Amino acid sequence: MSCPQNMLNGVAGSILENDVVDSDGKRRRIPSLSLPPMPWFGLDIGGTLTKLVYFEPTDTDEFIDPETERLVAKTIHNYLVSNKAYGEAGVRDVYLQLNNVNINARTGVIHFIRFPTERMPYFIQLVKSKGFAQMSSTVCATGGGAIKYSKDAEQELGIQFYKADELESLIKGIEFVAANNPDECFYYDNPLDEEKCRKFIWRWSSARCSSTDEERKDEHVKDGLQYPYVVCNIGSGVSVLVVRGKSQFERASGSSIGGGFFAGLCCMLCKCETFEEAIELAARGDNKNVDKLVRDIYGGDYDSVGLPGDTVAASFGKCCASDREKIRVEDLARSALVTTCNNIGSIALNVAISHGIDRIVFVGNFLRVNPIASRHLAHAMNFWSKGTKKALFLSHEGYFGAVGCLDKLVDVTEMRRNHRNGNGVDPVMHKDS
Ligand SMILES: Nc1ncnc2c1ncn2[C@@H]1O[C@H](COP(=O)(O)OP(=O)(O)O)[C@@H](O)[C@H]1O
Ligand SMILES: CC(C)(COP(=O)(O)O)[C@@H](O)C(=O)NCCC(=O)O
Repeated sequence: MSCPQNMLNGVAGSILENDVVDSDGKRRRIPSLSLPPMPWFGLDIGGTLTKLVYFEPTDTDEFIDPETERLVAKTIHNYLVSNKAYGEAGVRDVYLQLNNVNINARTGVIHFIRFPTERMPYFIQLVKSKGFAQMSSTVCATGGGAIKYSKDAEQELGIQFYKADELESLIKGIEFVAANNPDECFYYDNPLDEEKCRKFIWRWSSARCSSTDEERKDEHVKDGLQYPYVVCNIGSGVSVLVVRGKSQFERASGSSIGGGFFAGLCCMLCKCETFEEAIELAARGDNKNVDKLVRDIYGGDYDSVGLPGDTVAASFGKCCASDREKIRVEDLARSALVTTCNNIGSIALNVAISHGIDRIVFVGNFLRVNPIASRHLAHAMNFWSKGTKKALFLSHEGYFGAVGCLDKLVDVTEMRRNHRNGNGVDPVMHKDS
């Protein structure tokens, strides 16, 4: 993926002011004091997966005295960027790589890496053995694990986590990636129709979806993004947020029936070992063998209240029937998926309706390799809102919290510099206490 010029951090003017002519006659830039030294990492240590994003500069040669930075970049490149898999469970999602990104007046590539959070102790030892810790004194980290593992990181690696709030980082990351990658956001037309289902890119800045005039007057475009919107983050659990403007958001709802529930249920009921296996099983299953539908109860539609016959009336409602022996594990996995989506969809839609918002952006790694869930959510939003609400999806699914941390690094550096000069609090120490 390739990005256009950065829209969030357009500080080209200040770079020119800092230009110098080097001894070899080459024009070079002096790095801004408020920029943190490389390497730049963002870390989101979630309930199930840890997401690590690494910004690899490609403009090192433009700067004065690039040697130290180049050495750091090379050491990291040799391990992180030269590989696609790390240890038993670490993966770099190469297809998500963002090229030519401008972040805080630097140009480079963002790499996306994930591993199970239960492997954090192994990760800490790996960072230690590769000597990465010596290169970085402050890492901006988010997610519950930023709190849980901060002592270990400090004791084992001598690294201090600046702990960013996970929901704030999530929104920061969404807005950064959506503004930098024009193809990031998409939606489905005819989501449950195998033949007619189509995926379309959603141009967030220019698009309009159907809404009443009353609701529309509340909409505005800022930094290339349209506000307001709802974010439904489906990670281990679910958080639903209302975003009204830059850094203006509230957590409106949540649920424990999320990605962890689906994966856990499949492990116990279907004896599968991984999330990917659970998704493959679900793809081959039929939830109608497991769930009791409206038509199983009414013999058809329940017209007077607008419930079509194929609506799930009772999730897992057929498991207690005498013929339950014919239910296959694939059907159980599909029912677990549909149950999870129905519950999440209902909560997200309620938030959108009660706040009068049209766009619901679904993110989180539950949607990884899981188009069944995305299409189910897209259908549910459209059907239950009578076409007034739209489900949107983002291709970097679960990585936004980590990207938000990258963006936050500069704020942290600036605050620490001010603190050293006798102004304000040290954000690292302050957050720890
Ligand atoms: N490789 C994977 N391993 C485990 N869970 C996965 C994997 N890929 C997708 N998932 C799903 O993603 C969920 C975690 O999503 P994520 O957004 O990373 O949340 P968290 O921050 O809570 O870890 C899991 O509960 C599971 O449903
Ligand atoms: C506690 C959490 C914010 C943690 O985030 P996660 O690691 O699940 O992405 C999330 O799991 C959540 O919002 N759970 C639902 C809690 C509730 O509202 O019932």
